[in-house]
Amino acid sequence: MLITIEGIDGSGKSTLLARLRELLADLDPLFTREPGATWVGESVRRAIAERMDPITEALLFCADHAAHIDTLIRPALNEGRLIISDRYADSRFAYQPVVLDGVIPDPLSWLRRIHEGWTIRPDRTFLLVLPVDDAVSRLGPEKKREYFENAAILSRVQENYLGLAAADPSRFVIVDALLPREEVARFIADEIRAGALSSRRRPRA
Ligand SMILES: Nc1ncnc2c1ncn2[C@@H]1O[C@H](COP(=O)(O)OP(=O)(O)OP(=O)(O)O)[C@@H](O)[C@H]1O
Ligand SMILES: Cc1cn([C@H]2C[C@H](O)[C@@H](COP(=O)(O)O)O2)c(=O)[nH]c1=O
Repeated sequence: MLITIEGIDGSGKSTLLARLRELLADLDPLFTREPGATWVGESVRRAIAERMDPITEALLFCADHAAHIDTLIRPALNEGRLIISDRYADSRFAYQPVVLDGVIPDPLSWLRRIHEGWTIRPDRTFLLVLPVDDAVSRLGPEKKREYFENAAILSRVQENYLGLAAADPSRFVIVDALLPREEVARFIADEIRAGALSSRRRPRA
């Protein structure tokens, strides 16, 4: 079963993932992330830091996703494991249309076409949602942030996320990221556990 965790920067994903490691340890999940699970992810970080052109950056994110699927996601699914990924394809569909706005026509359709035929759809996606100002104040001083991490960009990214969730309500679960850390983690852990138990009883479609 493939679970993904999504949300704007500062929504609490890393904090949540650290607690899920403890709460779900008995299920032996594979915890993974994008970017960063493969060496391609290092190139992505470099592209972000150097502010490379947005098309190069988008294609590197896609390459990282392909390598992630090939080296970790597909093998783990074939072994029947529970996988929990900190960011996945929806990050591309939420962030890159903002970055590519004005660079190419209809960036979301372009990104969807690039993913077609090889990406693996998550079974469930938890989207952490909070007011952008709260996320930005959680992120700390501006000079230490990546360029995505400002209120104007993150507002548009969050709007895109909410659009993705509205279009696919059977997959997305919207979670109030302003709730206390422990409440967020326990709610999501319980949902994942329930899903993992029921998926053991039926074969993957
Ligand atoms: N539910 C919460 N309530 C209050 N503060 C929180 C909550 N969850 C996380 N935080 C705090 O917010 C800050 C950002 O959290 P975290 O690093 O987990 O976010 P993130 O989504 O992983 O961000 P990024 O995508 O930039 O890595 C941290 O200081 C963390 O302690
Ligand atoms: C996967 C992915 C990520 N991004 C952005 C989102 C964040 O600002 C950074 C990743 O950093 P994190 O704090 O470690 O989550 O990259 C993106 O724009 N597109 C993507 O596909």
